[in-house]
Amino acid sequence: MATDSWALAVDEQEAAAESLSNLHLKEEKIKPDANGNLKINVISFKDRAAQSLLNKLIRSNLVDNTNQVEVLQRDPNSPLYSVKSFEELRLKPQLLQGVYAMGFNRPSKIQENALPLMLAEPPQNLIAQSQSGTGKTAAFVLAMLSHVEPANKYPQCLCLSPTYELALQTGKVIEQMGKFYPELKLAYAVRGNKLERGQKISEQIVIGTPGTVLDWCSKLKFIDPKKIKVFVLDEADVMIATQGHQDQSIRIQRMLPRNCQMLLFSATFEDSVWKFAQKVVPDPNVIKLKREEETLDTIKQYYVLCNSRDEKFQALCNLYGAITIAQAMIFCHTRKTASWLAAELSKEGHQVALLSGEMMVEQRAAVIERFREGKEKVLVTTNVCARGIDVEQVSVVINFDLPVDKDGNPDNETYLHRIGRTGRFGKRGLAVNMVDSKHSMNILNRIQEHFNKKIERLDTDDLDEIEKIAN
Ligand SMILES: Nc1ncnc2c1ncn2[C@@H]1O[C@H](COP(=O)(O)OP(=O)(O)OP(=O)(O)O)[C@@H](O)[C@H]1O
Repeated sequence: MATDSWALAVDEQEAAAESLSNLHLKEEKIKPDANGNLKINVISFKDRAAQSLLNKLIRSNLVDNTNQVEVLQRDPNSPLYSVKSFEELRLKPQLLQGVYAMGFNRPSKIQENALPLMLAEPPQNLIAQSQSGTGKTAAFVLAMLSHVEPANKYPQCLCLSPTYELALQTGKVIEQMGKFYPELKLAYAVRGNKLERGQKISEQIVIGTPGTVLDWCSKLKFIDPKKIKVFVLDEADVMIATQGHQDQSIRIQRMLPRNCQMLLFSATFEDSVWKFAQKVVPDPNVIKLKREEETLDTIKQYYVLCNSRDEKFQALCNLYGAITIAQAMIFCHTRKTASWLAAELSKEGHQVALLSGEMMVEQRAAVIERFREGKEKVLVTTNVCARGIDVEQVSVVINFDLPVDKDGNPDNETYLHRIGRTGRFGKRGLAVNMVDSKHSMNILNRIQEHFNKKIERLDTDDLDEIEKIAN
Protein backbone atom coordinates (compact mmCIF):
# COMPACT_ATOMS: atom_id res chain seq x y z
CA MET A 1 0.00 0.00 0.00
CA ALA A 2 2.71 2.44 0.97
CA THR A 3 4.56 1.65 -2.25
CA ASP A 4 1.34 1.99 -4.23
CA SER A 5 0.42 5.44 -3.04
CA TRP A 6 3.98 6.57 -3.40
CA ALA A 7 4.07 5.33 -6.98
CA LEU A 8 0.80 7.02 -7.73
CA ALA A 9 2.09 10.26 -6.35
CA VAL A 10 5.13 9.97 -8.56
CA ASP A 11 2.97 9.40 -11.61
CA GLU A 12 0.76 12.31 -10.74
CA GLN A 13 3.69 14.61 -10.29
CA GLU A 14 5.10 13.54 -13.62
CA ALA A 15 1.76 14.04 -15.28
CA ALA A 16 1.32 17.43 -13.68
CA ALA A 17 4.74 18.58 -14.78
CA GLU A 18 3.98 17.38 -18.29
CA SER A 19 0.61 19.09 -18.31
CA LEU A 20 2.06 22.34 -17.21
CA SER A 21 4.69 22.36 -19.89
CA ASN A 22 2.23 21.17 -22.54
CA LEU A 23 -0.29 23.80 -21.79
CA HIS A 24 1.96 26.84 -22.00
CA LEU A 25 0.84 28.18 -18.70
CA LYS A 26 1.45 31.81 -19.47
CA GLU A 27 -0.48 31.85 -22.71
CA GLU A 28 -3.45 29.93 -21.37
CA LYS A 29 -3.52 31.97 -18.15
CA ILE A 30 -4.35 28.99 -15.96
CA LYS A 31 -4.47 30.08 -12.35
CA PRO A 32 -4.94 28.10 -9.17
CA ASP A 33 -8.51 28.11 -7.87
CA ALA A 34 -9.48 29.51 -4.47
CA ASN A 35 -8.10 26.39 -2.80
CA GLY A 36 -4.88 26.48 -4.77
CA ASN A 37 -5.99 23.43 -6.79
CA LEU A 38 -4.02 23.99 -9.93
CA LYS A 39 -2.66 20.48 -10.35
CA ILE A 40 -5.92 18.59 -10.23
CA ASN A 41 -7.64 20.95 -12.67
CA VAL A 42 -4.83 20.83 -15.13
CA ILE A 43 -4.56 17.06 -15.04
CA SER A 44 -8.25 16.51 -15.52
CA PHE A 45 -8.36 19.05 -18.31
CA LYS A 46 -5.45 17.49 -20.10
CA ASP A 47 -6.82 14.01 -19.56
CA ARG A 48 -10.23 14.84 -20.89
CA ALA A 49 -8.98 16.84 -23.83
CA ALA A 50 -6.49 14.08 -24.73
CA GLN A 51 -9.14 11.37 -24.37
CA SER A 52 -11.50 13.23 -26.59
CA LEU A 53 -8.84 13.81 -29.22
CA LEU A 54 -7.70 10.18 -29.04
CA ASN A 55 -11.21 8.91 -29.53
CA LYS A 56 -11.63 11.18 -32.52
CA LEU A 57 -8.33 10.12 -34.06
CA ILE A 58 -8.99 6.41 -33.77
CA ARG A 59 -12.69 6.35 -34.44
CA SER A 60 -13.74 5.38 -37.91
CA ASN A 61 -17.41 4.64 -37.30
CA LEU A 62 -20.43 6.04 -35.64
CA VAL A 63 -21.11 4.64 -32.18
CA ASP A 64 -24.41 2.85 -32.44
CA ASN A 65 -26.68 3.73 -29.54
CA THR A 66 -30.00 2.02 -29.05
CA ASN A 67 -31.03 4.06 -26.02
CA GLN A 68 -33.97 6.43 -26.09
CA VAL A 69 -33.50 10.12 -26.69
CA GLU A 70 -35.06 12.57 -24.31
CA VAL A 71 -36.18 15.74 -26.09
CA LEU A 72 -37.37 18.73 -24.09
CA GLN A 73 -38.68 21.36 -26.43
CA ARG A 74 -38.79 24.97 -25.51
CA ASP A 75 -42.05 25.59 -27.31
CA PRO A 76 -44.39 22.61 -26.94
CA ASN A 77 -46.84 24.21 -29.41
CA SER A 78 -44.46 23.84 -32.30
CA PRO A 79 -43.73 20.16 -32.47
CA LEU A 80 -40.67 19.38 -34.49
CA TYR A 81 -40.56 15.82 -35.57
CA SER A 82 -37.38 13.94 -35.93
CA VAL A 83 -36.28 13.08 -39.43
CA LYS A 84 -35.29 9.74 -40.80
CA SER A 85 -33.34 10.90 -43.83
CA PHE A 86 -31.08 13.79 -44.75
CA GLU A 87 -33.44 14.61 -47.66
CA GLU A 88 -36.23 15.42 -45.23
CA LEU A 89 -34.09 18.18 -43.79
CA ARG A 90 -34.18 20.09 -47.08
CA LEU A 91 -30.51 20.86 -46.89
CA LYS A 92 -28.89 22.99 -49.56
CA PRO A 93 -27.90 20.65 -52.43
CA GLN A 94 -24.17 21.35 -51.92
CA LEU A 95 -24.49 20.27 -48.31
CA LEU A 96 -26.43 17.13 -49.10
CA GLN A 97 -23.68 16.30 -51.57
CA GLY A 98 -21.10 16.87 -48.83
CA VAL A 99 -22.96 14.62 -46.40
CA TYR A 100 -23.18 11.79 -48.89
CA ALA A 101 -19.56 12.25 -49.95
CA MET A 102 -18.64 11.61 -46.32
CA GLY A 103 -20.43 8.28 -46.53
CA PHE A 104 -23.36 9.22 -44.30
CA ASN A 105 -26.53 7.51 -45.48
CA ARG A 106 -28.93 8.55 -42.78
CA PRO A 107 -28.84 10.74 -39.68
CA SER A 108 -27.66 9.27 -36.38
CA LYS A 109 -29.99 9.35 -33.39
CA ILE A 110 -28.74 12.66 -32.05
CA GLN A 111 -28.71 14.15 -35.55
CA GLU A 112 -32.24 12.99 -36.31
CA ASN A 113 -33.50 14.89 -33.25
CA ALA A 114 -31.17 17.85 -33.16
CA LEU A 115 -31.10 18.83 -36.82
CA PRO A 116 -34.81 19.73 -37.22
CA LEU A 117 -34.50 21.95 -34.14
CA MET A 118 -31.28 23.56 -35.25
CA LEU A 119 -32.52 24.22 -38.77
CA ALA A 120 -35.93 25.57 -37.73
CA GLU A 121 -36.99 29.17 -38.38
CA PRO A 122 -36.74 31.19 -36.19
CA PRO A 123 -33.49 29.74 -34.84
CA GLN A 124 -33.82 27.58 -31.76
CA ASN A 125 -31.26 27.26 -29.00
CA LEU A 126 -30.10 23.82 -28.04
CA ILE A 127 -28.23 21.97 -25.34
CA ALA A 128 -27.40 18.46 -26.52
CA GLN A 129 -25.69 15.63 -24.74
CA SER A 130 -24.79 12.31 -26.20
CA GLN A 131 -21.80 10.08 -25.79
CA SER A 132 -18.63 10.58 -27.75
CA GLY A 133 -18.80 9.36 -31.34
CA THR A 134 -22.55 9.60 -31.82
CA GLY A 135 -22.43 12.34 -34.46
CA LYS A 136 -22.65 15.61 -32.55
CA THR A 137 -19.86 17.33 -34.48
CA ALA A 138 -21.40 16.46 -37.80
CA ALA A 139 -24.74 17.77 -36.53
CA PHE A 140 -23.61 21.25 -35.54
CA VAL A 141 -21.34 21.55 -38.57
CA LEU A 142 -24.38 20.97 -40.77
CA ALA A 143 -26.29 23.60 -38.79
CA MET A 144 -23.50 26.18 -39.20
CA LEU A 145 -23.10 25.45 -42.90
CA SER A 146 -26.86 25.73 -43.43
CA HIS A 147 -27.17 29.15 -41.79
CA VAL A 148 -24.19 30.85 -43.32
CA GLU A 149 -24.55 33.41 -46.15
CA PRO A 150 -21.49 32.84 -48.35
CA ALA A 151 -21.93 36.19 -50.11
CA ASN A 152 -21.34 38.01 -46.83
CA LYS A 153 -17.61 38.16 -46.29
CA TYR A 154 -17.49 38.34 -42.52
CA PRO A 155 -17.74 35.83 -39.67
CA GLN A 156 -21.30 34.59 -39.08
CA CYS A 157 -20.69 31.33 -37.26
CA LEU A 158 -18.42 31.01 -34.27
CA CYS A 159 -17.43 27.68 -32.78
CA LEU A 160 -15.46 27.24 -29.55
CA SER A 161 -13.34 24.13 -28.90
CA PRO A 162 -11.38 23.39 -25.72
CA THR A 163 -7.99 22.89 -27.36
CA TYR A 164 -6.04 23.75 -30.46
CA GLU A 165 -6.00 20.11 -31.57
CA LEU A 166 -9.74 19.63 -31.10
CA ALA A 167 -10.41 22.85 -33.01
CA LEU A 168 -8.37 21.50 -35.92
CA GLN A 169 -10.30 18.22 -35.89
CA THR A 170 -13.64 20.03 -36.04
CA GLY A 171 -12.23 22.32 -38.71
CA LYS A 172 -11.49 19.26 -40.82
CA VAL A 173 -15.14 18.15 -40.59
CA ILE A 174 -16.28 21.63 -41.66
CA GLU A 175 -13.92 21.51 -44.61
CA GLN A 176 -15.03 18.02 -45.63
CA MET A 177 -18.71 18.72 -45.32
CA GLY A 178 -18.41 22.07 -47.02
CA LYS A 179 -16.32 20.66 -49.87
CA PHE A 180 -18.96 21.47 -52.49
CA TYR A 181 -19.37 24.97 -51.17
CA PRO A 182 -16.13 26.57 -52.39
CA GLU A 183 -17.13 30.16 -51.59
CA LEU A 184 -17.38 29.25 -47.93
CA LYS A 185 -14.22 29.91 -45.94
CA LEU A 186 -13.01 28.97 -42.48
CA ALA A 187 -10.60 30.76 -40.12
CA TYR A 188 -8.84 29.24 -37.10
CA ALA A 189 -8.68 31.42 -34.01
CA VAL A 190 -5.96 29.47 -32.23
CA ARG A 191 -2.72 30.41 -30.57
CA GLY A 192 0.04 31.03 -33.04
CA ASN A 193 -2.34 32.23 -35.74
CA LYS A 194 -1.22 35.83 -35.74
CA LEU A 195 -3.01 38.46 -37.79
CA GLU A 196 -2.05 42.07 -38.35
CA ARG A 197 -3.65 44.63 -36.10
CA GLY A 198 -6.64 46.37 -37.65
CA GLN A 199 -7.32 43.49 -40.01
CA LYS A 200 -10.87 42.19 -40.38
CA ILE A 201 -11.63 38.56 -41.00
CA SER A 202 -13.54 37.77 -44.19
CA GLU A 203 -14.08 34.05 -43.50
CA GLN A 204 -17.69 33.21 -42.69
CA ILE A 205 -16.91 30.57 -40.07
CA VAL A 206 -14.43 30.95 -37.24
CA ILE A 207 -13.39 28.04 -35.05
CA GLY A 208 -11.05 28.49 -32.15
CA THR A 209 -10.16 28.23 -28.49
CA PRO A 210 -11.84 30.58 -25.99
CA GLY A 211 -8.78 32.71 -25.15
CA THR A 212 -7.89 33.54 -28.73
CA VAL A 213 -11.52 33.99 -29.82
CA LEU A 214 -12.07 36.41 -26.95
CA ASP A 215 -9.02 38.42 -28.02
CA TRP A 216 -10.18 38.43 -31.63
CA CYS A 217 -13.66 39.62 -30.63
CA SER A 218 -12.71 42.22 -28.05
CA LYS A 219 -9.12 43.43 -27.80
CA LEU A 220 -8.06 42.91 -31.42
CA LYS A 221 -11.51 43.39 -33.02
CA PHE A 222 -10.81 41.01 -35.92
CA ILE A 223 -14.36 39.70 -35.51
CA ASP A 224 -17.51 41.75 -35.04
CA PRO A 225 -19.41 39.62 -32.50
CA LYS A 226 -22.65 41.48 -33.25
CA LYS A 227 -22.75 39.84 -36.68
CA ILE A 228 -22.58 36.28 -35.38
CA LYS A 229 -25.72 34.26 -36.19
CA VAL A 230 -24.70 30.87 -34.83
CA PHE A 231 -22.58 30.27 -31.74
CA VAL A 232 -21.46 26.72 -30.97
CA LEU A 233 -19.81 25.61 -27.79
CA ASP A 234 -18.41 22.14 -28.37
CA GLU A 235 -17.15 19.64 -25.79
CA ALA A 236 -18.59 21.63 -22.92
CA ASP A 237 -17.53 18.98 -20.40
CA VAL A 238 -13.90 19.27 -21.48
CA MET A 239 -14.19 23.04 -21.67
CA ILE A 240 -15.29 23.53 -18.09
CA ALA A 241 -12.43 21.47 -16.72
CA THR A 242 -10.51 24.76 -16.67
CA GLN A 243 -11.87 27.78 -14.94
CA GLY A 244 -10.33 30.10 -17.51
CA HIS A 245 -12.16 28.58 -20.44
CA GLN A 246 -15.49 28.74 -18.73
CA ASP A 247 -15.20 32.45 -17.97
CA GLN A 248 -13.85 33.27 -21.40
CA SER A 249 -16.70 31.39 -23.08
CA ILE A 250 -19.25 33.29 -21.04
CA ARG A 251 -17.61 36.61 -21.86
CA ILE A 252 -17.73 35.79 -25.57
CA GLN A 253 -21.37 34.74 -25.34
CA ARG A 254 -22.25 38.08 -23.68
CA MET A 255 -20.98 39.97 -26.73
CA LEU A 256 -23.28 38.17 -29.17
CA PRO A 257 -26.63 39.57 -30.35
CA ARG A 258 -29.79 38.38 -28.60
CA ASN A 259 -31.11 36.61 -31.67
CA CYS A 260 -27.90 34.64 -32.19
CA GLN A 261 -28.54 30.90 -32.14
CA MET A 262 -26.69 29.29 -29.21
CA LEU A 263 -25.80 25.61 -29.37
CA LEU A 264 -23.95 23.63 -26.73
CA PHE A 265 -22.71 20.05 -26.99
CA SER A 266 -21.31 17.72 -24.41
CA ALA A 267 -20.51 14.01 -24.17
CA THR A 268 -21.34 13.88 -20.46
CA PHE A 269 -23.78 15.79 -18.35
CA GLU A 270 -22.72 16.18 -14.77
CA ASP A 271 -24.17 19.05 -12.73
CA SER A 272 -21.29 21.41 -13.44
CA VAL A 273 -21.82 21.04 -17.20
CA TRP A 274 -25.52 21.65 -16.85
CA LYS A 275 -24.93 24.82 -14.79
CA PHE A 276 -22.48 26.13 -17.34
CA ALA A 277 -24.82 25.19 -20.21
CA GLN A 278 -27.64 27.20 -18.71
CA LYS A 279 -25.39 30.23 -18.39
CA VAL A 280 -24.43 30.20 -22.07
CA VAL A 281 -27.65 28.98 -23.68
CA PRO A 282 -30.79 30.99 -22.85
CA ASP A 283 -34.21 29.34 -23.35
CA PRO A 284 -32.77 26.09 -24.55
CA ASN A 285 -34.30 23.02 -26.10
CA VAL A 286 -32.60 20.06 -24.48
CA ILE A 287 -31.75 16.74 -26.08
CA LYS A 288 -30.19 13.95 -24.04
CA LEU A 289 -29.22 10.56 -25.30
CA LYS A 290 -28.52 8.23 -22.46
CA ARG A 291 -25.25 6.38 -22.46
CA GLU A 292 -25.67 2.65 -22.57
CA GLU A 293 -25.07 1.21 -19.16
CA GLU A 294 -22.20 -1.17 -18.68
CA THR A 295 -22.83 -4.33 -16.71
CA LEU A 296 -20.76 -7.23 -15.42
CA ASP A 297 -23.49 -9.74 -16.25
CA THR A 298 -21.79 -11.44 -19.17
CA ILE A 299 -18.30 -11.36 -17.68
CA LYS A 300 -16.54 -14.23 -15.93
CA GLN A 301 -14.45 -12.74 -13.15
CA TYR A 302 -11.49 -14.43 -11.48
CA TYR A 303 -8.68 -13.55 -9.16
CA VAL A 304 -5.24 -15.08 -8.82
CA LEU A 305 -3.53 -15.11 -5.45
CA CYS A 306 0.16 -14.22 -5.57
CA ASN A 307 2.80 -13.03 -3.11
CA SER A 308 4.79 -10.55 -5.11
CA ARG A 309 5.03 -8.72 -8.38
CA ASP A 310 7.25 -11.48 -9.78
CA GLU A 311 4.65 -14.07 -8.89
CA LYS A 312 2.02 -12.00 -10.61
CA PHE A 313 4.22 -11.91 -13.70
CA GLN A 314 4.67 -15.67 -13.56
CA ALA A 315 0.91 -16.18 -13.23
CA LEU A 316 0.39 -13.93 -16.22
CA CYS A 317 2.87 -15.98 -18.27
CA ASN A 318 0.98 -19.15 -17.32
CA LEU A 319 -2.21 -17.54 -18.50
CA TYR A 320 -0.75 -16.05 -21.63
CA GLY A 321 -1.75 -18.77 -24.09
CA ALA A 322 -5.31 -18.73 -22.82
CA ILE A 323 -5.79 -15.00 -22.91
CA THR A 324 -4.29 -14.42 -26.34
CA ILE A 325 -7.02 -16.45 -27.99
CA ALA A 326 -8.82 -13.12 -27.93
CA GLN A 327 -7.45 -9.61 -27.53
CA ALA A 328 -6.41 -8.67 -24.03
CA MET A 329 -5.77 -5.46 -22.17
CA ILE A 330 -3.57 -5.46 -19.10
CA PHE A 331 -3.94 -2.60 -16.65
CA CYS A 332 -1.15 -1.53 -14.31
CA HIS A 333 -1.26 1.10 -11.63
CA THR A 334 1.70 3.16 -12.75
CA ARG A 335 3.55 3.82 -15.97
CA LYS A 336 6.64 2.34 -14.43
CA THR A 337 4.97 -1.01 -13.80
CA ALA A 338 3.40 -0.93 -17.26
CA SER A 339 6.78 -0.35 -18.94
CA TRP A 340 8.43 -3.01 -16.80
CA LEU A 341 5.69 -5.53 -17.57
CA ALA A 342 5.71 -4.85 -21.31
CA ALA A 343 9.50 -5.26 -21.36
CA GLU A 344 9.37 -8.51 -19.37
CA LEU A 345 6.65 -9.95 -21.60
CA SER A 346 8.68 -9.03 -24.67
CA LYS A 347 11.74 -10.74 -23.18
CA GLU A 348 9.61 -13.87 -22.92
CA GLY A 349 9.00 -13.56 -26.65
CA HIS A 350 5.47 -12.22 -26.45
CA GLN A 351 4.39 -9.49 -28.81
CA VAL A 352 2.78 -6.75 -26.77
CA ALA A 353 1.94 -3.10 -27.27
CA LEU A 354 2.51 -0.49 -24.60
CA LEU A 355 0.29 2.52 -24.21
CA SER A 356 2.06 4.98 -22.00
CA GLY A 357 1.53 8.46 -20.64
CA GLU A 358 4.86 9.68 -22.00
CA MET A 359 3.66 9.27 -25.57
CA MET A 360 2.20 12.10 -27.62
CA VAL A 361 -1.53 11.83 -28.29
CA GLU A 362 -0.89 10.90 -31.94
CA GLN A 363 1.50 8.12 -30.91
CA ARG A 364 -1.09 6.80 -28.48
CA ALA A 365 -3.73 6.90 -31.20
CA ALA A 366 -1.41 4.90 -33.49
CA VAL A 367 -0.86 2.25 -30.79
CA ILE A 368 -4.58 1.88 -30.15
CA GLU A 369 -5.34 1.73 -33.84
CA ARG A 370 -2.82 -1.08 -34.38
CA PHE A 371 -4.33 -2.91 -31.43
CA ARG A 372 -7.84 -2.40 -32.78
CA GLU A 373 -6.77 -3.79 -36.12
CA GLY A 374 -5.44 -6.85 -34.29
CA LYS A 375 -1.77 -6.23 -35.17
CA GLU A 376 -1.03 -6.72 -31.48
CA LYS A 377 -3.13 -8.99 -29.32
CA VAL A 378 -2.06 -7.65 -25.94
CA LEU A 379 -2.04 -4.05 -24.83
CA VAL A 380 -0.37 -3.07 -21.57
CA THR A 381 -1.44 0.26 -20.15
CA THR A 382 -2.28 2.36 -17.11
CA ASN A 383 -5.64 3.65 -16.14
CA VAL A 384 -4.72 7.29 -16.62
CA CYS A 385 -3.76 6.49 -20.16
CA ALA A 386 -6.72 4.35 -21.18
CA ARG A 387 -9.49 6.01 -19.22
CA GLY A 388 -12.35 7.12 -21.43
CA ILE A 389 -11.09 5.32 -24.47
CA ASP A 390 -13.56 2.99 -26.04
CA VAL A 391 -11.99 -0.42 -26.43
CA GLU A 392 -15.12 -2.42 -25.87
CA GLN A 393 -14.31 -5.15 -28.32
CA VAL A 394 -11.57 -6.41 -26.01
CA SER A 395 -12.88 -9.56 -24.36
CA VAL A 396 -10.08 -10.26 -21.87
CA VAL A 397 -9.07 -7.74 -19.23
CA ILE A 398 -6.30 -8.38 -16.74
CA ASN A 399 -5.98 -6.14 -13.74
CA PHE A 400 -2.30 -6.60 -13.00
CA ASP A 401 -3.03 -4.03 -10.30
CA LEU A 402 -6.54 -3.46 -8.99
CA PRO A 403 -8.00 -0.01 -9.61
CA VAL A 404 -7.80 2.21 -6.54
CA ASP A 405 -8.45 5.89 -6.05
CA LYS A 406 -6.04 8.44 -4.62
CA ASP A 407 -6.86 7.37 -1.07
CA GLY A 408 -6.21 3.73 -1.83
CA ASN A 409 -9.92 2.77 -1.80
CA PRO A 410 -11.43 0.55 -4.50
CA ASP A 411 -12.28 2.50 -7.64
CA ASN A 412 -15.48 0.69 -8.59
CA GLU A 413 -16.32 2.98 -11.46
CA THR A 414 -13.01 2.30 -13.14
CA TYR A 415 -13.36 -1.43 -12.48
CA LEU A 416 -16.72 -1.41 -14.24
CA HIS A 417 -15.44 0.71 -17.09
CA ARG A 418 -12.45 -1.57 -17.67
CA ILE A 419 -14.38 -4.80 -17.49
CA GLY A 420 -18.07 -4.11 -18.08
CA ARG A 421 -19.78 -4.34 -21.42
CA THR A 422 -22.80 -2.59 -22.92
CA GLY A 423 -25.54 -4.26 -24.94
CA ARG A 424 -23.63 -3.46 -28.13
CA PHE A 425 -20.70 -5.61 -27.14
CA GLY A 426 -22.74 -7.99 -25.04
CA LYS A 427 -20.56 -10.98 -25.84
CA ARG A 428 -18.93 -12.95 -23.08
CA GLY A 429 -15.83 -11.56 -21.50
CA LEU A 430 -13.17 -12.62 -19.06
CA ALA A 431 -11.57 -10.61 -16.28
CA VAL A 432 -8.60 -11.74 -14.20
CA ASN A 433 -7.51 -9.77 -11.15
CA MET A 434 -4.03 -10.22 -9.72
CA VAL A 435 -3.95 -9.99 -5.95
CA ASP A 436 -0.61 -9.82 -4.15
CA SER A 437 -1.23 -8.68 -0.59
CA LYS A 438 -3.77 -8.63 2.20
CA HIS A 439 -4.52 -5.08 1.22
CA SER A 440 -5.30 -5.93 -2.39
CA MET A 441 -7.39 -8.93 -1.27
CA ASN A 442 -9.38 -6.49 0.82
CA ILE A 443 -9.85 -4.20 -2.19
CA LEU A 444 -11.02 -7.16 -4.24
CA ASN A 445 -13.53 -8.19 -1.60
CA ARG A 446 -14.93 -4.69 -1.48
CA ILE A 447 -15.27 -4.61 -5.27
CA GLN A 448 -17.02 -7.96 -5.11
CA GLU A 449 -19.44 -6.68 -2.48
CA HIS A 450 -20.09 -3.47 -4.36
CA PHE A 451 -21.22 -5.25 -7.51
CA ASN A 452 -22.65 -8.22 -5.68
CA LYS A 453 -21.00 -10.50 -8.22
CA LYS A 454 -18.76 -13.37 -7.29
CA ILE A 455 -15.10 -13.24 -8.32
CA GLU A 456 -13.80 -16.79 -8.34
CA ARG A 457 -10.32 -17.92 -7.46
CA LEU A 458 -8.17 -19.22 -10.29
CA ASP A 459 -5.07 -21.35 -9.87
CA THR A 460 -2.75 -20.56 -12.74
CA ASP A 461 -0.53 -23.55 -11.99
CA ASP A 462 -3.43 -25.83 -12.79
CA LEU A 463 -3.58 -26.38 -16.54
CA ASP A 464 -7.12 -27.72 -16.41
CA GLU A 465 -8.31 -24.53 -14.77
CA ILE A 466 -6.60 -22.42 -17.36
CA GLU A 467 -8.16 -24.45 -20.09
CA LYS A 468 -11.51 -23.91 -18.44
CA ILE A 469 -11.25 -20.13 -18.64
CA ALA A 470 -10.02 -20.19 -22.22
CA ASN A 471 -13.21 -21.88 -23.40
N1 LIG B 1 -24.97 10.13 -39.97
C1 LIG B 1 -23.81 9.52 -39.97
N2 LIG B 1 -23.63 8.37 -40.67
C2 LIG B 1 -22.42 7.74 -40.66
N3 LIG B 1 -21.33 8.18 -39.99
C3 LIG B 1 -21.45 9.31 -39.28
C4 LIG B 1 -22.69 10.04 -39.22
N4 LIG B 1 -22.49 11.11 -38.43
C5 LIG B 1 -21.21 11.06 -38.01
N5 LIG B 1 -20.58 9.98 -38.52
C6 LIG B 1 -19.20 9.55 -38.28
O1 LIG B 1 -19.15 9.00 -36.97
C7 LIG B 1 -17.98 9.39 -36.28
C8 LIG B 1 -18.34 10.15 -35.02
O2 LIG B 1 -19.02 11.34 -35.33
P1 LIG B 1 -18.74 12.73 -34.58
O3 LIG B 1 -17.28 13.02 -34.53
O4 LIG B 1 -19.63 13.74 -35.21
O5 LIG B 1 -19.22 12.34 -33.11
P2 LIG B 1 -19.23 13.24 -31.82
O6 LIG B 1 -20.46 12.84 -31.07
O7 LIG B 1 -19.08 14.65 -32.21
O8 LIG B 1 -17.98 12.77 -31.02
P3 LIG B 1 -17.17 13.62 -29.89
O9 LIG B 1 -18.03 13.64 -28.66
O10 LIG B 1 -15.92 12.83 -29.72
O11 LIG B 1 -16.95 14.99 -30.45
C9 LIG B 1 -17.17 10.22 -37.26
O12 LIG B 1 -16.21 9.38 -37.86
C10 LIG B 1 -18.21 10.70 -38.28
O13 LIG B 1 -17.62 10.91 -39.54
